[in-house]
Amino acid sequence: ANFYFRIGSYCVLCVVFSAVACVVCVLCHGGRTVRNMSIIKRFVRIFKYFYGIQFETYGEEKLHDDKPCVIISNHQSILDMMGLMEVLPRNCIQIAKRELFYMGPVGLIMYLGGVIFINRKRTSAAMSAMEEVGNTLVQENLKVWIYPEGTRNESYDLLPFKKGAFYLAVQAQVPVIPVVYSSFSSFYHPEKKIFTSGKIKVEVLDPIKTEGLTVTDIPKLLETCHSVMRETFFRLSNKPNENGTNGPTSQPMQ
Ligand SMILES: CCCCCC/C=C/CCCCCCCCCC(=O)SCCNC(=O)CCNC(=O)[C@H](O)C(C)(C)COP(=O)(O)OP(=O)(O)OC[C@H]1O[C@@H](n2cnc3c(N)ncnc32)[C@H](O)[C@@H]1OP(=O)(O)O
Ligand SMILES: CCCCCCCC/C=C\CCCCCCCC(=O)OC[C@@H](O)COP(=O)(O)O
Repeated sequence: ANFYFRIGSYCVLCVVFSAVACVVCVLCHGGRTVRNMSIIKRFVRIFKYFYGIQFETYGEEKLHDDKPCVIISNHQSILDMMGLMEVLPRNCIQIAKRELFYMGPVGLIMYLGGVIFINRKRTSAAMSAMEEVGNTLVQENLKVWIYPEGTRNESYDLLPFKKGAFYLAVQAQVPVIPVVYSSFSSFYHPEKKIFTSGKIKVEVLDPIKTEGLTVTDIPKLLETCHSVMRETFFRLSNKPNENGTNGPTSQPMQ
């Protein structure tokens, strides 16, 4: 019962906070702009206190370079929104599945924040939407946050990556910055109806340059990102990987 109450309250908070945030965003900025993300961020960062979720971030300063880039991160559940807002840099929009747009105030606030909605079932439409982002990324000095797994994944591993984030980065010739969240499975497990309090480690990895890369380099770029993120995921989640090592590399943020 506690699981359903906590998940239910999370959704209710999303709806209520979205509705309030929509009013604040329209009053402050008048309409759809990435600047609304800083307002949304303030609202969403309150959620962690309701659920006793703590974040331990490493390397967050790597996201503060005021330059365009593609940020990719692993995606475990709707709780990821808290982790996203914990480290979201300025001028950063997200790519989201179109279904979220139809979720009442949640969809509206995402629209107001500049979120790009894609239809995962229509690859060509999704690709052209992302291509459009690639065309404006540099002149609008935008960052874009993409979940390359393309869906929530509660397995104790990373799914294979979709290619769209890498096409976008190579097209815009901007760096890819991987962000890895440790596994939620110690405190959040839908099958076992577990949703208690817990700590999430977040590590921002070094930017991976794409200058000079072309479409033919995308499989290798994808593989490089996938393996470094997978190794980090195992390390942050204390899951012994192939050579059994674990433990964070950089110092926690002060
Ligand atoms: C105030 C309180 C509010 C509280 C609530 C509201 C809060 C709001 C705040 C904001 C919160 C936002 C949170 C957002 C979270 C949303 C999470 C999601 O919705 S995740 C799901 C959506 N995201 C994605 O799917 C992104 C990853 N997917 C991709 O990038 C895919 O590549 C694609 C969707 C572009 C295409 O899909 P698909 O065909 O399945 O994938 P591929 O295998 O990658 O590609 C197939 C072939 O097409 C080629 N390809 C891919 N992209 C391109 C391209 N751009 N140009 C040319 N060709 C491309 C690719 O090479 C493949 O070809 P192949 O021959 O097989 O190699
Ligand atoms: C007054 C009208 C109310 C309308 C109903 C709104 C009810 C839904 C409320 C909140 C839902 C939580 C959405 C929070 C946004 C989190 C974004 C997210 O992380 O979702 C991604 C996830 O989905 C991916 O879906 P798939 O696993 O790919 O599939």
